Amino acid sequence: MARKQVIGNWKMHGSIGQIRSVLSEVSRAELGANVSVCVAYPYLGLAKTLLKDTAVQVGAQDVCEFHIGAYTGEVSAAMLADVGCELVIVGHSERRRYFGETSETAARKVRATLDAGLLPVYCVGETAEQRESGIAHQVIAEELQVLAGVPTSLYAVAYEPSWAVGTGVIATPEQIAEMHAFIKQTLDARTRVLYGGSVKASNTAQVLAVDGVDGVLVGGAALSASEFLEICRIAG
Ligand SMILES: O=C[C@H](O)COP(=O)(O)O
Repeated sequence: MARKQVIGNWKMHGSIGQIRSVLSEVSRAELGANVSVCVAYPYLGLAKTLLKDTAVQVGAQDVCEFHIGAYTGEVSAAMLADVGCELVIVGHSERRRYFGETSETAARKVRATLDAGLLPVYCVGETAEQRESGIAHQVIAEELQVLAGVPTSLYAVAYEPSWAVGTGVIATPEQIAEMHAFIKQTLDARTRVLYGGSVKASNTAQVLAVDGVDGVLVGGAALSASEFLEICRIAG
């Protein structure tokens, strides 16, 4: 199996002690640039320091849609680049669900991320209700419009059905294959598409074996060094 991408999304978890403990282990594992960790803003500098002698990339979980100015509480893409980030998760389902983020906002965040020379990892996915009512493809096609006109080499897409995020219920290989094929058909066959939603070490091999899966976006399982390193080992 060719080497696949692994992105760990720590979400709003962690502390100096916990991040130091997990990323110190990650730094000793001789991982490649196919592995990234996205920690909360206050810990980005710490993550960069701990991983400085490795190829592992550090990313943010969100970014401001504006470039600079009086936007209290926000963090710009240029600031993320300045502290050494290489990628940014944009449009995560938790941003959409809890903070009212729309695809229009996400489109501006993708643009801001690209302008700073960083890789946007743009998240799409349907809710359980949308899948049950047969509109999952329509929802995802609308979310993908954000990427219209952007060269496919400049971004990655993460397919994360929100019913699988943090629930322990992973999408079936058939559901994953079908939606990844749809995303590549809608954008470009060369688009890197990652799967996210209840990925753990015990199901990683099965997910990565699915046609059209170029990597995984891992939430909860990234908080444990042993679990995350096992996922990275399986990814190659
Ligand atoms: O960004 C990561 C995804 O939301 C998946 O989270 P999870 O692995 O905890 O289900």
